[in-house]
Amino acid sequence: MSEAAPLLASLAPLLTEWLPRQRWFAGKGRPIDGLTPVAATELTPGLLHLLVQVRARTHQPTHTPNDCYQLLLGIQDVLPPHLSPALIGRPADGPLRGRTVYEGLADPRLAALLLERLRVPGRLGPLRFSREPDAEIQPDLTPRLLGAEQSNSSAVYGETYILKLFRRVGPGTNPDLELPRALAKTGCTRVPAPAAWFEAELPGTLPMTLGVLQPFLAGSADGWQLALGALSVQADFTASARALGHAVAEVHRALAEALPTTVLDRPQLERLAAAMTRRLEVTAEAVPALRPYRSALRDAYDELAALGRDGQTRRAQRVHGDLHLGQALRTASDGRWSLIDFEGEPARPLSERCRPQPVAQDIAGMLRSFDYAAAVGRAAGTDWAERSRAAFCEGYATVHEDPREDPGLLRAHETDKAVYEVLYEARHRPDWLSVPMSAIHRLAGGHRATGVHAP
Ligand SMILES: Nc1ncnc2c1ncn2[C@@H]1O[C@H](COP(=O)(O)OP(=O)(O)O)[C@@H](O)[C@H]1O
Ligand SMILES: O=P(O)(O)O[C@H]1O[C@H](CO)[C@@H](O[C@H]2O[C@H](CO)[C@@H](O)[C@H](O)[C@H]2O)[C@H](O)[C@H]1O
Repeated sequence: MSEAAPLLASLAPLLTEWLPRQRWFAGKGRPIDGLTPVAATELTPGLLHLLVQVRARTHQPTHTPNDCYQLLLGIQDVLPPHLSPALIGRPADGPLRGRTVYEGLADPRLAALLLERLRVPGRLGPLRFSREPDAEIQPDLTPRLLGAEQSNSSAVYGETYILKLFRRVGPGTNPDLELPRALAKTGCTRVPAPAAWFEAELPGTLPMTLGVLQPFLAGSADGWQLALGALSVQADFTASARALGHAVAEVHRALAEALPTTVLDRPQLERLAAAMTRRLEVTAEAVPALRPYRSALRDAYDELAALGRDGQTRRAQRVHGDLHLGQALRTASDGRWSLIDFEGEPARPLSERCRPQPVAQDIAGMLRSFDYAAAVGRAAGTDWAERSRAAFCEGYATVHEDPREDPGLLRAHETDKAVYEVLYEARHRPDWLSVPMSAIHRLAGGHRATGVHAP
């Protein structure tokens, strides 16, 4: 790291100021205490790939204080005006003194060079570039950076491919590479299959997934946009929700085929309930509005633990892990639903995200999403969400077991998801905190999770 140290020292003041303003930076609201270089690689002259460990000052509950981030920095003497929104700054000293440093992915020329690098398998310093042998990646596709509010950053190439660059990275294969690859091998076509990816191979740790290139579903719209569109004209969404439930169940079936499954018995159900309870406690510490509901919400987790004590077991398998309407894309041409973004909840440690879970975790995520859409689309108080949720479960039940037949499990997962959302909104979109809080209110009142009644 000796050569990276002076480079990072010269960039540190700029990055310390710039990082907390990025949507994908997990440690918002906390001053950065220091940056440590992990690796620096010149991808091409004027494009620097950096892995940096960020030390943040306070102890936020759901992520480690020493997160490692991936940065792609463009370096030029003078930044052309069209790139000025991407400016990070001009180092005052060190090897980059007087040069202009900017967000590299925003520069189509540099983004194009990155695609070129991905087309050819091989190594560059600690970086390894890989490709599915039968994937044909055309050259010279015009890139554009997605402007979406994202946990990571993505560039679309000629409406043909999308490259997702993971921002907060760590040792081990990211499930957003692992699961889509495993699904592709089963022949499941509900998830775009990775065509190429790159990793960092650093001494003494597992390879870190840094980016994945996959087919871009051109002309698709995500479920969140579609649901809000339907709500804006007071249209029913049950046909779409039913088809989505069917698609999710197909993906679950393929995941269970492709990757190990397990059975949760008493200790494991108790451990799952304990983990949910911990998350509730930690979130209540961080978000005072949650505190009055603590004991009522714990009932749902106690009920989950009681299943194990009654001698019951539940199946667990790899799941999506952060399923919501925004992770489902429907193509206009054939109305087919696909699922994306298998990374799991960004705040959870990788080991936890890769652990088999009851499929109820994903189902609860999607059910919560209908509730969100109804709240944001001003349909709270109507039966829009309830009907959509019921239709989703019906569609799911055409392939897999009906999730409504296990109301205790579903309620625990929906409660856990709503608690996660409380922390997510408090941290990222405080104006939206009331959305999960109204679900918390409902769930704490003892209503069943789906709003559709168990048989
Ligand atoms: N294969 C794809 N085809 C079309 N659009 C996609 C595809 N993958 C992702 N997107 C778009 O990019 C956005 C961000 O992708 P996602 O994987 O959810 O990233 P993040 O983890 O940063 O949220 C999605 O909301 C979707 O609009
Ligand atoms: O960025 P990711 O897609 O990984 O997911 C995070 O951000 C989501 C918001 O963009 C957040 O989802 C929550 O808000 C959605 C509406 O914007 C709603 O449909 C979801 O049901 C709700 O959970 C997600 O939780 C978070 O991990």
